[in-house]
Amino acid sequence: MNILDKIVADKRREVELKKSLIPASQLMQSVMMDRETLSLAKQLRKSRSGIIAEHKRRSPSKSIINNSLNVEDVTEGYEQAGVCGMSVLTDGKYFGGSLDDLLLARASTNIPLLRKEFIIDEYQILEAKAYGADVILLIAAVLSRSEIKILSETAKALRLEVLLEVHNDTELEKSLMPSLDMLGVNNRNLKNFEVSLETSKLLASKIPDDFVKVSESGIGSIEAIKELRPFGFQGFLIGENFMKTDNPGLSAQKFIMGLEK
Ligand SMILES: O=C(O)c1ccccc1NCC(=O)[C@H](O)[C@H](O)COP(=O)(O)O
Repeated sequence: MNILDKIVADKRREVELKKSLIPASQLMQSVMMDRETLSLAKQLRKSRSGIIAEHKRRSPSKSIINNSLNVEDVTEGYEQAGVCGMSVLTDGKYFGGSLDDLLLARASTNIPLLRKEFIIDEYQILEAKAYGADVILLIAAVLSRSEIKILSETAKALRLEVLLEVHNDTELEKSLMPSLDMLGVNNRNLKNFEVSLETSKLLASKIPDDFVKVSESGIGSIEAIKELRPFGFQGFLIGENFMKTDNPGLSAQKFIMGLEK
């Protein structure tokens, strides 16, 4: 079993256990259900930098990245840096994240927040809304077309935006539908962790212009963004490059200043 299959198998069990304790009807009662959501897609369209900065403590590919910071400080730092939005990993077992991280990030900022999670069930979308997300991620590698349709339409009904992530032609071709807002190309192969920016460049022209294009993973320099922009990318999701430093907000700020020069 590859790591992605293992993550998803664990996730299915986790979601069923959670459902047995906190029913969906209870999540629906959260005060956050009525919260006006913020649009990441709009921010990316009008931004000069397009940076989506991630809160990421560890990962299956890199083990520990940074375990010594609190999410509130990271969030405030990213906001001050002028990022377009923030991605918060909520998986516990493989990334050391939690829904509490999302909630604390929400309490600390008014920038759009993406719940970065392996979403396989509508229940997780209710959680995303209840804990303050504006955007959810759907990963084409682990979902069928009909699952993408149901999950993205559920998100839209809750006024959440949807970032659909693909890694190859087949995933892209099966996934295109109007209930998506942003199309992300993951430069990392989630089955073997190989990273190449060429993946974004190869898929870019196949993504219709109606979707905001986001390049994800393995972006470690301003030059990389300058290389990707001519292919139509308006969003750049960066995790490790900021989180591996003592002050991710300051790193993001320097990065953005470099881009705006
Ligand atoms: O990052 C991983 O090792 C990973 C492994 C398996 C599934 C997902 C994984 N990452 C999730 C992400 O999408 C990245 O955290 C995100 O794109 C930022 O990537 P990076 O800038 O390379 O930290």
